[in-house]
Amino acid sequence: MITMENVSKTYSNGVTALNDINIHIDRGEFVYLVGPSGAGKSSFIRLIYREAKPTKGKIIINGRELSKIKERHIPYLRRDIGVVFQDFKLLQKLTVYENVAFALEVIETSPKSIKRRVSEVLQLVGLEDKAKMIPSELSGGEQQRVAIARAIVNNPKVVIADEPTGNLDPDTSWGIMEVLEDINSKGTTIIMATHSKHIVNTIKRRVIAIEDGNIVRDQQRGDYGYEV
Ligand SMILES: Nc1ncnc2c1ncn2[C@@H]1O[C@H](COP(=O)(O)OP(=O)(O)OP(=O)(O)O)[C@@H](O)[C@H]1O
Repeated sequence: MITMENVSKTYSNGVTALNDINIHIDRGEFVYLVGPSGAGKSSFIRLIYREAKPTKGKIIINGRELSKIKERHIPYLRRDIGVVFQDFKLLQKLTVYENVAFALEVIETSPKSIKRRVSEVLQLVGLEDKAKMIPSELSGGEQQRVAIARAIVNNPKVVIADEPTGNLDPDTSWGIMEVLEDINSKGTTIIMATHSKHIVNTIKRRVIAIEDGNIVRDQQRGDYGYEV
């Protein structure tokens, strides 16, 4: 489902964030990306949803090579990929319901199916009773659950999460992990960059460790592997 072949990324300032990466991630996998700060995890994620382009190599997602997708078709690619960020990135003036519905409105879904689908995902993340609130009225964990609802509302095949629990306390982080595991159990591939040793060592999944732009470990049911 996601393949990188000899992928390198050097930014315009000359920093090489990724160096000759070769990796394959199958449909339905749950993968942690771990590694020190500045190792290249966010760059890896940005390449997958084409926020950044590789300097060298091929990235193939669902059988399509990203460099061959025309600029105007990028929104179609992004419909297959839900993204969750550490700082939520919600629209502050819109309600919970509107933040989630927005992702469907831009792809011209009918009002009736928007209503049904938004209620469904808000229920999945446990926020059906907060639909009318705005982000500033919610806790950090609740805001992150809205961001997850927004990321999955289109039924994407992949959810990529860049430190989704980075701003949350441990209890709230477990709630977010339950939601991600639930989505994964329904078949969605999850790729999650994290610095949480506790999460990686407790919910054992495939671990890809990146250091200095290189994959230094790729292990099923792996450990976090770093002291924190
Ligand atoms: N837009 C950019 N322009 C130039 N250099 C960048 C850019 N984004 C990242 N870098 C550099 O690329 C390297 C990898 O950064 P990246 O954000 O991918 O690391 P990371 O593993 O996600 O780190 P963290 O855990 O701190 O989020 C770093 O040296 C960083 O300074």
